[in-house]
Amino acid sequence: MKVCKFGGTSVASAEQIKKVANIVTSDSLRKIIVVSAPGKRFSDDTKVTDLLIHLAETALRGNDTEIELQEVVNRYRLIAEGLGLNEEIVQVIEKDLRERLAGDENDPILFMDCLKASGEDNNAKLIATYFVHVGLPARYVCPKEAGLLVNQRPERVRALPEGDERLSELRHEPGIIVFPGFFGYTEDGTLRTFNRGGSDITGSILAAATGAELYENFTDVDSVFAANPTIVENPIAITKMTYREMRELAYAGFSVFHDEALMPAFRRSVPVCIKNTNNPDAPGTQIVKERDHSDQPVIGIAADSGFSTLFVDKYLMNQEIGFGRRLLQLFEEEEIPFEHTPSGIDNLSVIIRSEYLTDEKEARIIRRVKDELKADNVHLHSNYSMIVLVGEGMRHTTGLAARAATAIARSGASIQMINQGSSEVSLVFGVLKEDEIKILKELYEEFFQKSTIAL
Ligand SMILES: Nc1ncnc2c1ncn2[C@@H]1O[C@H](COP(=O)(O)OP(=O)(O)O)[C@@H](O)[C@H]1O
Ligand SMILES: N[C@@H](CC(=O)OP(=O)(O)O)C(=O)O
Repeated sequence: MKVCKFGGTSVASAEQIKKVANIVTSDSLRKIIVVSAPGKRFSDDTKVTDLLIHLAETALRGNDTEIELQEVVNRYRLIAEGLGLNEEIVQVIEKDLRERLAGDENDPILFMDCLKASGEDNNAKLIATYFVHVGLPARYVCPKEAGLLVNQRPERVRALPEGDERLSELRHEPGIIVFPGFFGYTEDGTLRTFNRGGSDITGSILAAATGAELYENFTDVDSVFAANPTIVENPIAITKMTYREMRELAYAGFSVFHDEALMPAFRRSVPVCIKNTNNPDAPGTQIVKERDHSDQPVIGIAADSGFSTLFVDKYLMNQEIGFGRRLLQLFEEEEIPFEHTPSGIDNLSVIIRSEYLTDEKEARIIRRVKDELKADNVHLHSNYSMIVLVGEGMRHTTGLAARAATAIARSGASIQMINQGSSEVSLVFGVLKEDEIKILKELYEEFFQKSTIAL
């Protein structure tokens, strides 16, 4: 039995959903079908999830929502018409959206979650209706009915293993199950969504809980490439990689697969395959436990922007017991997670994602580090990017960091931070945002275009 997830681009239009039905029909093992909300049909199109966020924000501001509501309904209407379905399903969707809009606004986060989740929920209902229309024995299954359990607020949303036993029963259900991605329910029945891109996580949870033989993740590219194809021209395809490699690359900027989606599949040893809905016969990328990395120590290079660094300098910091804990506690109190903490004898930097900072928090952190930790020097810099080289064989290959540093020097940029050692499979360079693309291109050339002679 296989679990298949179809991403936003795969279910963005009637034409795409017809391809999905063909893919499902062509392999009787494809039993659990996880779907996203309709995504982009062309590059400057708007995803339904973004339309829903706008709709929820309009409602929360107390403004009239009719125009925003109709924009969402019309996206589904267009799809339903293209699939030859009657107006009934569109009416079901419109009624559902109106009910959600009439819901409790007291907790704006939960109100927003409820509207965001409707993107996948209504698309799953629509796709199940279409499958039945073309003769497939399919039914929509609600994550609440199936038992996809998530934790309570205020913590970050994650699936609870307590839900696995009930979810495993999906395996024995007759026919095809169409399951909405992106959200689950707490024990007391409250809906919560995963982070953006989180339908990948739903697919992985179901694949793990049901003991699927394969988790197929269908998207709009033939495979995962060694670098982002929108930045590097014609990057090479990765045919096989390990869970750890994909996790590191996804975290560092390979948006093709969600970094939190690796763990459930990894824990139950379910192999993952990334495939193209527009070219399903292409072999795709396999994600497995181990690969032979003897001739290819670096498998991919990812880059992501939006980082800030707090630099703290204090004479004899290395001898001050508890300094690091107290510094990180400040971040905990401000509810800011940290990404890296490179250090020297008398200094420590804390690298965080800038999205967690506000002007107010920034000023408060700097003041508290000066006043409470008696630091000699404190400053915060924004506009950093992290470029990450990933590969299982990197640890055991000499001269790799030197090659990377030389390539970065060749690009004319300077390195702000290096982090190697903590992770066995990655080497992280902190650079200025303005240098990100040229460095990525230079590193790609060094590790993938100079052929493998130098490896
Ligand atoms: N290294 C990479 N390999 C493949 N695709 C990548 C990579 N880095 C970024 N991407 C982007 O990820 C996109 C697919 O992810 P996404 O848009 O989330 O798809 P979906 O709609 O299927 O969820 C690709 O179109 C590609 O532009
Ligand atoms: N629709 C949600 C969840 C998701 O996984 O979407 P996609 O498959 O289009 O990345 C989002 O846009 O975040």
